[in-house]
Amino acid sequence: MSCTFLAMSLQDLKAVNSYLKSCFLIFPNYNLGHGLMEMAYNEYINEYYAKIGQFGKMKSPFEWDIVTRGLVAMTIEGFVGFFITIMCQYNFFRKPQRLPVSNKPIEDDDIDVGNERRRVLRGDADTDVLKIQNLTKVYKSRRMGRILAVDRLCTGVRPGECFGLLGVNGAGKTTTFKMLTGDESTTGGEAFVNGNSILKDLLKVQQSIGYCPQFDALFDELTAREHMELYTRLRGVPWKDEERVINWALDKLELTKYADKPAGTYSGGNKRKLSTAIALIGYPSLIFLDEPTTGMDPKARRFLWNLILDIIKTGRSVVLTSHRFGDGYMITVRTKASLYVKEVVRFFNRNFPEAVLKERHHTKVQYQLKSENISLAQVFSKMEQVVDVLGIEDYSVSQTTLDNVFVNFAKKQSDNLEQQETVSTGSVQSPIKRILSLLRPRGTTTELQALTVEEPEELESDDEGLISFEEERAQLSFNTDTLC
Ligand SMILES: Nc1ncnc2c1ncn2[C@@H]1O[C@H](COP(=O)(O)OP(=O)(O)OP(=O)(O)O)[C@@H](O)[C@H]1O
Repeated sequence: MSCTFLAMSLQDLKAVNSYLKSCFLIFPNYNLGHGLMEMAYNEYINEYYAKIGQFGKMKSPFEWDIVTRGLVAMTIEGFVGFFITIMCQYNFFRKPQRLPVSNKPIEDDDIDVGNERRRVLRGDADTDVLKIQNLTKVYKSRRMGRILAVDRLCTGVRPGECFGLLGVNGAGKTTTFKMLTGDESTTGGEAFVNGNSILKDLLKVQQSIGYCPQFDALFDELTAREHMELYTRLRGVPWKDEERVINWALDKLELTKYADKPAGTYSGGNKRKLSTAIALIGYPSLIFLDEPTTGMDPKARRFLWNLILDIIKTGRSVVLTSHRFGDGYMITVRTKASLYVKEVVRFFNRNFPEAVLKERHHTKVQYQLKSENISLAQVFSKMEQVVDVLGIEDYSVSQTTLDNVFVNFAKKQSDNLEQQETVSTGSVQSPIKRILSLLRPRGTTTELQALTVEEPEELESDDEGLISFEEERAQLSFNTDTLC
């Protein structure tokens, strides 16, 4: 705009000015700025002509050269931009590459994962709310080449089930969600939501799902109520029900107090709550929650788990990823010398008989303890009494997280892999193969059991220098009580 303004004032550059003005018409912000400037200038000149009585020379602001040209250009650009967006949405310019996927069993699958794969491929998961069959995603990147983000994922989620998707960073959890919601194309495989294919009936799929993405997709300037209004309309909630639905969602997520404040001013936890509320709009039968508890305080987390319980009680299903999960503590103790470790183990066996030994290095032991048995204050009180007596260098108490569960599981798996590698030469393993899933309600089990373990009575001193983990078969299971 400055170029055209400067060029306008110089006689020799008039042609350049006119040429630039035509070229810059493709920029909507130029049209807006230039149009406003021309209008103001025209108004000023009109005032002058009015004062000297030359009314015939006055120009309307809507003359072609003043604002109409810019308005027409912006209208055309709006339509063109809209069509380009639609074409991109439907992959008109670049058809996503599809690859055939083998139905053969994957050799190094975990037992549960292998069983689930067979169940899905047999067709036993056909009535599930969500059926994922060999879903595969390969990203192509100029710098990194081909990245296998999701490798032949097979699983089913039944009605009224809360399914946990667990994996290390980069395992492909978010990519899986993105493929299921239609954000990303699939490279291979297929998935069905309520029997509708994500490849053929994406619109129907999108109508049945709610999605809380990993990073809040919120508008800082809009309030929670305005967000709700936007999404109730996008989801086709009838006008007469709109207010009731909005108030229900705000109330359900305890956001009523902040309903009329801009989302940009919310804490991280309240932003996650708002994103979750948006995912609930329209009563979807399947809800994806990608790290819903990030940034939430313990009370809000507990509240969210209760909410998930309410959701699955209504027969709807939830698929979630979360790093925070357990309802216990991890107590890590580091001793001044390895000879004290035995004493620490004795102390735990005597004072915390229900504690589960998770790890033992030569000067470090880690125990998992359920929080319902003991309060945090009692843990600290008991530990403080023996810090000096047991030669404890330092200790920490933290909440059990899904990470702890995963790390234990991954360690167990890597041990198994190492054993297998001695038999067969190493084949490349995709990260998704390490996804731990299958968090299902089972019988009357009431706790999240990362690994079931026979607690050793006493550890021999010749264990020093070794890392010891639980020896029982690794299993992840919970029922709905775990969540609250
Ligand atoms: N747009 C992209 N282009 C190229 N590679 C990608 C793209 N998105 C993800 N990836 C790669 O795909 C793999 C899986 O990523 P994804 O984000 O799905 O993992 P994740 O399990 O959700 O991890 P996190 O918990 O850190 O989000 C990673 O190796 C990542 O680098």
